[in-house]
Amino acid sequence: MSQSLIRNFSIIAHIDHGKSTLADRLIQSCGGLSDREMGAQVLDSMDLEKERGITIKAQTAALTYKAQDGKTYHLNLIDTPGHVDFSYEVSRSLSACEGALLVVDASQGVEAQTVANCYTAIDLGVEVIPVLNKIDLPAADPDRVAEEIEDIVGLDASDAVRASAKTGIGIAEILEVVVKQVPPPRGDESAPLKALIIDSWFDNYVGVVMLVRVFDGVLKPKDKIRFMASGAQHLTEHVGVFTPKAVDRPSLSAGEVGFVIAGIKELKSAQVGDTITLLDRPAAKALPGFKKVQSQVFAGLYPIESHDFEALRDALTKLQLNDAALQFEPEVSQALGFGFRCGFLGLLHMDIVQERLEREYNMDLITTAPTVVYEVLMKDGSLLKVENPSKLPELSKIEEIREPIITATIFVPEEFVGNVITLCNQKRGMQVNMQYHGRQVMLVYNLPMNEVVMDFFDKLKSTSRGYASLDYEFKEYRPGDLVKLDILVNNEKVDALSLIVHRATSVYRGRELASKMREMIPRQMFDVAVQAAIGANIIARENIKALRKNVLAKCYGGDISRKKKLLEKQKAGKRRMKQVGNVEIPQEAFLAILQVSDK
Ligand SMILES: Nc1nc2c(ncn2[C@@H]2O[C@H](COP(=O)(O)OP(=O)(O)OP(=O)(O)O)[C@@H](O)[C@H]2O)c(=O)[nH]1
Repeated sequence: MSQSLIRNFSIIAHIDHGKSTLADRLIQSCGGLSDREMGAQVLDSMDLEKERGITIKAQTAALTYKAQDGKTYHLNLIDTPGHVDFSYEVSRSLSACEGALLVVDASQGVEAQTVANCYTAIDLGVEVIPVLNKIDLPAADPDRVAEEIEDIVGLDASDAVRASAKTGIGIAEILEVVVKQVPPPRGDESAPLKALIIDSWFDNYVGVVMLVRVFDGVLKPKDKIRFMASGAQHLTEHVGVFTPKAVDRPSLSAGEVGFVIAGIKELKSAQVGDTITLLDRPAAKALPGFKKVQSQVFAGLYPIESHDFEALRDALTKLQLNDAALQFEPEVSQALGFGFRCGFLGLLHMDIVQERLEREYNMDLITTAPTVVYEVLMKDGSLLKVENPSKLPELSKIEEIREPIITATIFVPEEFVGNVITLCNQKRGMQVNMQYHGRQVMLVYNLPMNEVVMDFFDKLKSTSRGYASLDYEFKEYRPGDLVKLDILVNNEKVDALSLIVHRATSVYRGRELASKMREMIPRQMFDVAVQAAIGANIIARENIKALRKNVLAKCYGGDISRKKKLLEKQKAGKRRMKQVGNVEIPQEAFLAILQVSDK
């Protein structure tokens, strides 16, 4: 296929600005799917995404478009996620593209991920084309938003296409703009093969599926291939494209984006970012690949039934292939037994992994409270990374504890600026910058990350009636006055409930936490004491009174089905409990800290 007729592009946007709707429209108008197949939103294919309405895995569609110049073009659309947790996937998708449509909601304007994603694209040398979406809305103000784009992002938006992905206005124009403004790929078809793995996942029928961008050379079925980083060798079985249905092709050549299936069973050998080359005519140098993503948030995942440990390991291994950002390592908790310490990009990522384990792999899990990674300088000069509060060494041996600080960029309409500043101050934030851009205000704060992972995003949304948007990046480790808060249940420390908190809020949080736990732990056959402690000091104590009545007593003499139902309900409830010592603790109690509000 002639490269002059290929256009590889992504759509980038702030969450909810209409990226998926636009992608569907483009696919539909290029005839990729019949109306019946369109479904609600085709690119967000995972069930979970449908429910949450966010795009998680980048996917792609190869489209055929007859342009006004009479030529037929091959457009490869690569979908990208829009949430702050998944920004690394945006850069992955973008490295397979020459152009990107920057979709901005004309009723909302520029927001945090608009800016972050746009800069990522510019850094990667991708041509960015602004599109003003949702112009059908009465509140749309495309002129103002075009100015905002110029003012904040520095991109000329005066000629930006004004579109509505919902009604279809501007879709034809967008396709023309893609053909005219996105540069065609410039690979060398006769050079040795270089194909970048931009995504890979495990399919139960065919094994590992890799999404690749071919930069040089040609890849065909029956080719012997080699992965340049891992060294693994395989025989190509199928190559093809997603339309978005998978369709086999005789070859994939320089400039094209498509899938490769090579009968790969072992999950590790098809790493995202690796370069595929041919065994008998290898490329001299691999493509640059991707920066390794660092997990920012850690939590323990424990099977409720201890014999599910191996099944959980298996499920995590499979998920990891699909999700390079997920990390895990076995760990043992006195309270919870054998489980895994898992690293995530953020809270949303953690939620999604947990839900996928439960739904797709039928795991019943207990999750501990999320924590960030602390750096601990010991008195003997050594430096430790602590990603599990219960592993914090004895205070007497510690010189200082350093916590991760992030730089957060927040966009918010003027009327909510005061609320947002108050929130940032509550979270120990330091203002770095504040700028007015029309109605939008950009606030830049340095904030301790542990304050942000807990509930900052939800608070930010509620304090701004949903209008504020956030993007953040890691800045540095900084010494902080931090202490370990332990929870004791019937005088026994429950390691899985330990937390690292700032000294100033430790007493308050300890009390709140103990009182939340009292509400959450069901009454048992005996009294249960819940205590919060810092070192040897007990700072709070709550009592859970023993249960007196039999639950069944109430429906004695009543009909049997009701009794059965009650027992069923109890049984179902039990599945989410973990026996710690002689006390049954429900899942919610392990996450109670997320519900402790600020003073
Ligand atoms: N009125 C109007 N609504 C639109 C338009 N485009 C998208 N929407 C709606 O805006 C909401 C968000 O659209 P999505 O396409 O899911 O947004 P997205 O950017 O893909 O969001 P994520 O996948 O979550 O990142 C949906 O309810 C769409 O129906 C438009 O042009 N006009």
